[in-house]
Amino acid sequence: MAQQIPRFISRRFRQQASLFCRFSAPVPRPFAPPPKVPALRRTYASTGESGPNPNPGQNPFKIWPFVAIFAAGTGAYVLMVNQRIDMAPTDKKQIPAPKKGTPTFSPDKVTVLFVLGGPGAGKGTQCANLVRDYNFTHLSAGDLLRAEQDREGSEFGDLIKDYIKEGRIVPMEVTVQLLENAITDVVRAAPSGKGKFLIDGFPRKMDQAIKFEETVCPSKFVLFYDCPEEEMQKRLLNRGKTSGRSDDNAESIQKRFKTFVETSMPVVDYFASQGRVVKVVATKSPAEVYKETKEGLEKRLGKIF
Ligand SMILES: Nc1ncnc2c1ncn2[C@@H]1O[C@H](COP(=O)(O)OP(=O)(O)OP(=O)(O)O)[C@@H](O)[C@H]1O
Ligand SMILES: O=c1ccn([C@@H]2O[C@H](COP(=O)(O)O)[C@@H](O)[C@H]2O)c(=O)[nH]1
Repeated sequence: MAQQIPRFISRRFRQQASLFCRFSAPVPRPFAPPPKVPALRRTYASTGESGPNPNPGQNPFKIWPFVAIFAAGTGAYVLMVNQRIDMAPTDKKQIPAPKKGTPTFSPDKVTVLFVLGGPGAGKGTQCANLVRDYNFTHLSAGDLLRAEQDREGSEFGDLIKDYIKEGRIVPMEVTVQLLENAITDVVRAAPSGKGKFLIDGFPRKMDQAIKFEETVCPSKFVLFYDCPEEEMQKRLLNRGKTSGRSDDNAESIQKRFKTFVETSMPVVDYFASQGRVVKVVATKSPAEVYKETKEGLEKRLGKIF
């Protein structure tokens, strides 16, 4: 008899353990069964008594299903609280909270090239050529911000307007979210679920670069158009005659140059230090700049497009 008791307990224990596993697979290790103790010293939860089980037909381990339910409930509650923290606004302006975790898009499915250069260096002009020849989707951060500024009911309209006129960088949460939304729309509409994007005029500040690569998609590299201020100023003043842009005037242009040198060039330097910049001299004619752009891209990527 003394030898039969352990065998009985052991069989019941195995039945309970399999039930426990079925209903509580995600419960972490701390809820694993306790180490084996001699049967006669066990505490029986069903009666609240100590000592030998007065009712051998009853299950000595029936507390485990309750532990499992408690653990599952606690886990669900913690998940719910974390989700609400992610949804909470970061400040009074209700800028969406930056997301955490892995990027939304894998570089296997989404190819991102950042296109940088000073204001008026010719980024938009060259992106149009690349869209025509290589089927990229062109996303200009400046265009997305201007569209958001003009969108009826936008809570960021006035803020964006001020920042653009002053040549300052709009808080990254806004721009990163606009870009992610635009990428999502394109990828969702593509039967392949894939996309190739030229992200023009972004990232212009280190925090944007890091946040975008961490939460949206890592970029392949940066296409950088190098142009002296004198030439860019001439082009922008000329464009200002017809563009209707609030920042294509001498005063805003100076502010944009300052922001570019102080805030955006460090981003180019950061990517260059990682060997992730293709530099193109942007002073020649648009056709010549495009020729150099293609050579730079194909050298870097091979004839993949
Ligand atoms: N290589 C070039 N030579 C002369 N003019 C150019 C050249 N490339 C572009 N332009 C002209 O310069 C102006 C600015 O070009 P573009 O809009 O492409 O620059 P950008 O870098 O996108 O400017 P921004 O950052 O302000 O949006 C436009 O009027 C365009 O036609
Ligand atoms: O990531 C970005 C990109 C742009 N801005 C603001 O928009 C204007 C105009 O940008 P363009 O690329 O010249 O169209 C720029 O001067 C910034 O004020 C931004 O804040 N963040």
